[in-house]
Parts: sequence; C-alpha cells; structure tokens
Amino acid sequence: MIIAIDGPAASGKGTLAKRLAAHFGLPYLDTGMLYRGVARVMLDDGLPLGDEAAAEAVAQSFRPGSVDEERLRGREMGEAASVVAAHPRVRTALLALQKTFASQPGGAVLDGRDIGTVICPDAEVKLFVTATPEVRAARRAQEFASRGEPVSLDDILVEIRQRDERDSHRSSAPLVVASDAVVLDTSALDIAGVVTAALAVIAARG
Ligand SMILES: Nc1ncnc2c1ncn2[C@@H]1O[C@H](COP(=O)(O)OP(=O)(O)O)[C@@H](O)[C@H]1O
Ligand SMILES: Nc1ccn([C@@H]2O[C@H](COP(=O)(O)OP(=O)(O)O)[C@@H](O)[C@H]2O)c(=O)n1
Repeated sequence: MIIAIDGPAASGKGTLAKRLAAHFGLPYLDTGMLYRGVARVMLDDGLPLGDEAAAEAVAQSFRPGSVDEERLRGREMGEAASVVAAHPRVRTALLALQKTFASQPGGAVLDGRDIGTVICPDAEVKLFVTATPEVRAARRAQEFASRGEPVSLDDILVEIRQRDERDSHRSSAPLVVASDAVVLDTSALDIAGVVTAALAVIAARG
C-alpha cells in the first residue's frame, strides 16, 4: 500500500506519516528533506538559490542522508527549500529517487507537496493534511522553541503565509489537493486524533 500525504508547512504531515509508517510497517520518505538538502548544499557552497542550473546539478548528485538532519531543520531552511523547489529542473532531478522509493514491494509512506499529484498519482491512500495558518504557526513556533531557537509567533506566521503562497502558485507541481485525496483538517485535533482519523480513512478505503 502506498500512502501519499501532502499539505502545507507545519500541518503535521511528517508526524502523521511516521505514525502510519510504524503502524503498517512501511518505509517512510520525508520528501521535504530532499529540497532542504539541495538548498543546504547550495548555501554551503555559496551558490545563489535562484540559479536553476546550479540547483539542478546539486539535485542530480544529492544523496538523502548526506547532510546532518539537524542542519536541515533550521528556520531559514524551509524558506530556502521552497525557493529551490520552485525550479522545474530541480523537481525533475529528484523525481526518479522518489518514484523508486515509492515502488518498493509492500509499499511506502511519503509526505510532501506533490506526492498524490505527481510522485504517486496511483497511491491507494491520499491524505491532504492541513490546519489554519495560525495553528500551524503556533506548532512551528513551539517546535523551534523546544529546539532552543525561540521565535516570534508573528514572524513565523508571516513566513508560513509566504511559503504557502510560493508553494501553491509555482508553475511546476504546485501544492494542490489531489482530486481523489481526503482532506484532514487537524486544526482542532491532537496527534492521536489525527492518527485515528487517518486510520478511519484508510479502513474505509478497504
Ligand atoms: N495534531 C497536532 N497537534 C499538535 N501538534 C502537532 C500536531 N501534529 C503535529 N504537531 C506538531 O507540530 C509540529 C509540526 O509537525 P510536522 O509533523 O513536522 O509538520 P509538517 O511535516 O507538516 O511540517 C511538530 O512539532 C509536531 O510535533
Ligand atoms: N514534495 C515536496 C516536498 C517539499 N517541497 C518543498 O520543500 C519545502 C520544505 O518542505 P518540508 O515538507 O520539509 O517543510 P515543512 O512542511 O515541514 O515546513 C516546501 O515548502 C516546498 O517548497 C516540495 O516542493 N515538494
């Protein structure tokens, strides 16, 4: 079974994806880490994020796990990832790796922005996980604070809105709800509630 999870920043995609992967014993790929990784290498090498050809070259040789995850989770990395992710050639360069991961025997869980629309259009289960920008900003602010990176809630809200805007309006694989996805609004749900709702959707799909 392939479970495709998409949604905007800090909606709880990764949290749900990990829980479902553990529940069903499936491998899990956080595809956002690929774009964060490409952006990290660009920044480390002093390359401008807007240079599509350079970003494509980095993406073509990028190996998941080659950059310490801690260096990908920082506040500026979500924004930087969203800039390189808007380059069509970067998306093409990362396509095969994601499709190969998804085609493992037994299936897989992937989360990102275009899993149900581009990477796994035939996934048995497609979930679009969302929450209000205010709730998502509060969750992310708490996450940064617990990592020792305290931030202003207002600043995080502005950043989340900017990222939503860029991810939803780019020409290549924009963030949209797949026509056959089930939308899970997690604004008023705790993590256990989201997992229960997702398992109910999966059970209903047989
Ligand atoms: N339903 C929820 N209620 C409260 N906090 C949540 C919920 N889902 C996720 N979180 C927390 O919100 C933050 C962002 O979640 P995460 O799964 O990383 O989101 P995404 O992968 O969509 O960016 C994390 O700190 C996570 O623990
Ligand atoms: N499948 C994906 C995954 C991420 N991305 C991009 O990568 C950025 C970071 O993704 P992420 O999933 O790690 O970000 P969060 O939702 O965790 O904040 C997003 O804002 C997107 O621009 C994408 O374009 N396609």
